[in-house]
Amino acid sequence: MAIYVAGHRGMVGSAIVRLLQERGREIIMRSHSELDLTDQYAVKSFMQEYRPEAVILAAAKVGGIQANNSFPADFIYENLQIQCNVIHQAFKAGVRRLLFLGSSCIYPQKAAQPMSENALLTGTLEPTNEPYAIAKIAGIKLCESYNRQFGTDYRSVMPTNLYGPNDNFHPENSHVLPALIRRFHESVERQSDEVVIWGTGKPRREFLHVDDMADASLFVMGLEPRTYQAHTQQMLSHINVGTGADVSIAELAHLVAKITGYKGRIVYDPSRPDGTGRKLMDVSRLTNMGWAAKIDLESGIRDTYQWFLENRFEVRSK
Ligand SMILES: NC(=O)C1=CN([C@@H]2O[C@H](COP(=O)(O)OP(=O)(O)OC[C@H]3O[C@@H](n4cnc5c(N)ncnc54)[C@H](OP(=O)(O)O)[C@@H]3O)[C@@H](O)[C@H]2O)C=CC1
Ligand SMILES: C[C@H]1O[C@H](OP(=O)(O)OP(=O)(O)OC[C@H]2O[C@@H](n3cnc4c(=O)[nH]c(N)nc43)[C@H](O)[C@@H]2O)[C@@H](O)[C@@H](O)C1=O
Repeated sequence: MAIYVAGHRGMVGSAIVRLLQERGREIIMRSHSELDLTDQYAVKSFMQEYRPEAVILAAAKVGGIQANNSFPADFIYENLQIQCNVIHQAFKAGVRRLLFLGSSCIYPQKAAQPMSENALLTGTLEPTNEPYAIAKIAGIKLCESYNRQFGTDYRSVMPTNLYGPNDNFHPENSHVLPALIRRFHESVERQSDEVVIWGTGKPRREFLHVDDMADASLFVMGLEPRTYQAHTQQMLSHINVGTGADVSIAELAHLVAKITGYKGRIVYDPSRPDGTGRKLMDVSRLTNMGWAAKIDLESGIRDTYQWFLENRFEVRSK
């Protein structure tokens, strides 16, 4: 069974590829420069030529709060385009199984915590990432609609905030964890005695290591030994993936300071946006199916920091 992993050079795609390779699966991969997924005709001819058995859609325009806020048109346009092309052309090529990666930002800004799958479309979205969230909601609905109309098995996972090897370490456009790892590390190197954290430090986030995310993806898709096979109509929608625990950004900053050996002051810049106050996933649906995260936050950050040190001069930063 040949599986096409879209976005195999990204943080999540590369983790999924590592796991599939360990399991001896045949994988089809195309880099962004080889296949631009916003190009409908290129995606069509690729799908028609290779007709994969299954597709994992881990390619997307991705970034942190600042990137989302600065480039809203790119985030909505590119993500809608990639999703429409990959999902529709996969269907046209006879692909029966597909996994779409959404995000916890699909839930309303003021959703009850922890956020269950049923909170979708019950309120207004967080403004800093609304365009990206709308694209992700459209992706879920595309999968659901093809399932309803054509009987496909297109599933969607909603990951919480992710981190790990192959993350983007850009100082402005990345997510908080790679940004802090880099900022604290460089402060230690420069012997600086002050690190600035965006916002108030009060927002709370849930962080999942990308190796756990890859494992959950194959579990939900039914591509791993503890295979999930119960194909009810309800499960052919979206499912949350997370750890079920969160920390404040201030607590996270102190943890990264400890791991990188930084001993100076930590200050906050409230002129930068906080974004959503809290985003904690209700992961009971996935837990009841038999999956749970294995990597705790401190070990996960230590592992990522080690990877950063070993790959410092080649890390992605855009
Ligand atoms: N990181 C996180 O915290 C979270 C991520 N997710 C979701 O998980 C998925 C994977 O994210 P992540 O691995 O972090 O993101 P990355 O940015 O690390 O990887 C995305 C990949 O998609 C590729 N890509 C982007 N645009 C195109 C295009 N037009 N054609 C072909 N390839 C393209 C990128 O290639 P290139 O770099 O060459 O452009 C890159 O390899 C996404 O759907 C994201 O929304 C969900 C929740 C949290
Ligand atoms: C995954 C998720 O990612 C984004 O949403 P977000 O959860 O707000 O992600 P973030 O990692 O950028 O920020 C988390 C918190 O951390 C604070 N923060 C402090 N200092 C830095 C800092 O240096 N960089 C960043 N990026 N944030 C910082 C920041 O102010 C915020 O309060 C969306 O793109 C959304 O679409 C999405 O899906």
